[in-house]
Amino acid sequence: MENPHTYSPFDFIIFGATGDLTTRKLLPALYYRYLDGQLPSNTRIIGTARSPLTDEDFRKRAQDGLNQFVQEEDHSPEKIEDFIKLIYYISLDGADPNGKWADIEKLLNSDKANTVRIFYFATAPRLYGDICDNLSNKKLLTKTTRVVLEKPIGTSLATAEEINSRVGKHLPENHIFRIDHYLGKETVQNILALRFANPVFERLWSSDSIDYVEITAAETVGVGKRGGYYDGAGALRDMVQNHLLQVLCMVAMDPPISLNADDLRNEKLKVLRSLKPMTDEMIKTDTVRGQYTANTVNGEQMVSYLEELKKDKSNTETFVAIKAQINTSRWTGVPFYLRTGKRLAEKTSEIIIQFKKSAWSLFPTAPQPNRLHIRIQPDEGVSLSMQVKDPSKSHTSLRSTFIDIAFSPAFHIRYPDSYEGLLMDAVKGDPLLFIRRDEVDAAWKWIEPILDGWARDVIPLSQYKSGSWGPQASQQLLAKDGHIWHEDMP
Ligand SMILES: NC(=O)C1=CN([C@@H]2O[C@H](COP(=O)(O)OP(=O)(O)OC[C@H]3O[C@@H](n4cnc5c(N)ncnc54)[C@H](OP(=O)(O)O)[C@@H]3O)[C@@H](O)[C@H]2O)C=CC1
Ligand SMILES: O=C1O[C@H](COP(=O)(O)O)[C@@H](O)[C@H](O)[C@H]1O
Repeated sequence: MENPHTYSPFDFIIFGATGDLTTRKLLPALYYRYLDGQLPSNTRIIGTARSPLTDEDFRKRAQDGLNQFVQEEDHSPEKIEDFIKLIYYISLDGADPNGKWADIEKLLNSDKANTVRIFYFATAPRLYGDICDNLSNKKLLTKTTRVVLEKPIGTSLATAEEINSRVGKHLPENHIFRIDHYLGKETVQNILALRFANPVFERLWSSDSIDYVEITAAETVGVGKRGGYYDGAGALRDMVQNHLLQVLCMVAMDPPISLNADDLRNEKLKVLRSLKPMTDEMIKTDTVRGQYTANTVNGEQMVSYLEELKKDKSNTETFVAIKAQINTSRWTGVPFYLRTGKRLAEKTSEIIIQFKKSAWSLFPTAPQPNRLHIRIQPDEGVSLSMQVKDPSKSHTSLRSTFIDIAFSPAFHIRYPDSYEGLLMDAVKGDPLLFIRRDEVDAAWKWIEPILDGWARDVIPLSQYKSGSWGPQASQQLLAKDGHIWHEDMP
C-alpha cells in the first residue's frame, strides 16, 4: 500500500492483547505495515491484558496468530521473526488503579516524551473509562498520545455518552479515534471517488433517478467463541449502529465542502440526524429480527445459535433487516434497506443502487432499469447493469448485461485489510476515517427506539435456517414495496 508519510518510531500499546481482535486483525495488520516499511526500528508494540504471560509467551502467541491469519504468500519466517522482536507484553488489569502500572510506566517513561503513543482499547467498552482514568492518574497521557476506541461504543445512548464523557475528561476530541473498520475498507472509501469524481453518477444520485438502495453485510460464520459478548449485544448493536449506518452515510451524504475530516463528518452527521425516527408502527412494518437455527449446509452440520451459546433461551437477534428512510429533499421516498446477519448463505458486503424504470420505452419490451452494484467484499469492485441490443435477435430485442471493474486485477494490488490503513492513520493523527462523538450519539438516537420496541416484543424474533438468506419476513419487507433483495448480482 503506497503511503508517502514517513513514520518516526512509535509506541503502540494494546489493551486486550490476548483477545480475538488483536490476534486476528491488529497484529496481522501491523505485520503488513511492517512489511511495507512503515514500522521503523525502535517502534514498540506493547500488549497488555490480565493473563500472566512473559514477553516470550506473548511473542510465541503472536507468531502463531500471524502464521494463521496472514496470507500464506506473505509468510516469511525471517520477517515474522524480526517483526515479533518489536513486541513486548505487560500483564495488567487496565481497570484496576492498583494494578501493575509500574511496569508500563517504566517501559514508557524510559521513552522520549514526544514519541507518538497509541493506546488501543481492544477490550470491552465498559472498561474504557477506567483505563483512561488510570492512564491519566499515572501521567501516561502525553501531548502525542492518541487513544483508539473499538466499537460498539456502549450499548445505548446513555452508556455511549458516559464512555465518551469519561474518555473526553482526559483527552481532547482530536486525540480520540473511534474506529469503525468498515470505513477502512477500500471500497467504502471508494464511494467518495465513485460519487464525487464521476459526475455521471452524482447527477443521478437522488430520488429523481434512484428507486431504492440495498446495503447488505452478510456472514456465513456463527458467533463462535464471541457468544459471551454477542448475546449481550445482538446484530443491531454489533453491525447496524456502526458499520451499516456509516456505509449508509457514505452513500447518502451531500458532497462535503472539502476532504477535511470535520467537513466529511459534518455531512455524515446530517444524514444520521435526518433518519426518520422509528415509531412502534414503523418497527412493526419496517424491521425484522431473526435468530439462526440448525441446518446442514453443503453436507456440513451447522448448530443453532442457542446450541452454540449452550443456552435454552435467548432473545438476541443474529439477523436484522430494516427499511430506513432519510428525511431530506434528496432522499424522501427512497427506501434504504439494511440487512446483516450471521450464518447466512454467503459472506458478502455490498451496496446495490437500483435506478428507476424509465416512464417511456422505445422498445416492445420495457428495458430493465439500471442497477449499480458496489462490492465491498469479497471481489471488491463495481458493476453497472446495462441494456444492449441482443446481437442474436432483431433490432428491437434487448439483452441485460453489465460493465464491471474488479479492482484487484485492474490495479494489480493486494487489497489491504481495513485495519491496516486505519491503524497508520491513528499513528499519523489523521481522523478522516474515524467517528466523531456526535455521530455516535446520533446513531444511537436512531437505534434506541428499535431496541426498545424489540425489548417489548413489538415484533416477534423470527427464526431462520443456517445457510439461508434470513427469515421470510426479510423478503416480505421489500416485497410490500414491490422490491426484492438482489442476491444474484455479478
Ligand atoms: N473480535 C472482533 O472481530 C471484533 C471486536 N471488536 C471489539 O473489540 C473489542 C475486543 O473484542 P475481542 O478481541 O473480540 O474480545 P475478547 O473477549 O476476545 O478479548 C478481550 C480482551 O480484553 C482483555 N481484558 C479483559 N478484561 C481486561 C482488563 N480488565 N484489563 C486488561 N485487559 C482485559 C482480555 O484478556 P485477559 O482476560 O487476559 O485480561 C482479552 O485480551 C470489543 O470492544 C469488541 O466489540 C470490534 C470489531 C470486531
Ligand atoms: O465489527 C464486526 O465486524 C465483523 C464483520 O466484519 P467483516 O469485515 O468481516 O465484514 C463481525 O463478524 C463482528 O461480529 C463485528 O463485531
